[in-house]
Amino acid sequence: TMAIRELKVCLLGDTGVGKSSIVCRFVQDHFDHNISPTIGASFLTKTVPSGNELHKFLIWDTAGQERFHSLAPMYYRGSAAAVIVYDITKLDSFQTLKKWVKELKEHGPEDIVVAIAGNKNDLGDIREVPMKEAKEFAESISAIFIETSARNAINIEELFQKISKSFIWLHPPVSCTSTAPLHGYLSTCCYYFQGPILCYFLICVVIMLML
Ligand SMILES: Nc1nc2c(ncn2[C@@H]2O[C@H](COP(=O)(O)OP(=O)(O)OP(=O)(O)O)[C@@H](O)[C@H]2O)c(=O)[nH]1
Repeated sequence: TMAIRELKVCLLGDTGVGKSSIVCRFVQDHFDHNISPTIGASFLTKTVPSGNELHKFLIWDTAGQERFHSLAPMYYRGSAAAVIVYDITKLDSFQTLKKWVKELKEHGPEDIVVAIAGNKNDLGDIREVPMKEAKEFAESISAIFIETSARNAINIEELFQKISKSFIWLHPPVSCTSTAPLHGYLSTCCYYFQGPILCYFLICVVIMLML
């Protein structure tokens, strides 16, 4: 039996950028051209294997319309990760994304994993946001960056895999911290190598390096 860990994730971003479509593609592998704008927020879950554990994503898809803005803190508070989505064909939506980054920095959880998703990358011919600019912005705030297409199922699973990996990095599994008398990055390394012998070998190497 694999250990299950729950990851609360919220999606933020301008109306119409494709937040609900990304969640729908991820959870149901389905795309709807006539999807309606979200009212308030919606909640979906999906469990996926990650390393030797299972991650159950508890996904809060928020409404992008301005009249719902004041509800957002209810969803990003207590989230392990926030996916901030913009539409690569709408420069305005990239400005909105920057406002979300600022709001999260000021009012969001301190160790929240931030992922920036440039959606609708199937519409490259009418692109308004250069990939390089968005990528550099993401790097400047140490965020995950990926361009997606909910419509063509491009990079949707990868987006959530990247979040899983960052989450493991920040919160190493308990199983590993209990076999090794070390915490943090080293136990995460042990987790990736998945063997107590390698664990102790790594610890020996670290101790030798410190001497
Ligand atoms: N071409 C293309 N269209 C997309 C893509 N993702 C979503 N759309 C379309 O964009 C429109 C808005 O999608 P939604 O998923 O409702 O956007 P949202 O961000 O959830 O909007 P709110 O609920 O108002 O916040 C719909 O017509 C979708 O079909 C994509 O990857 N490519």
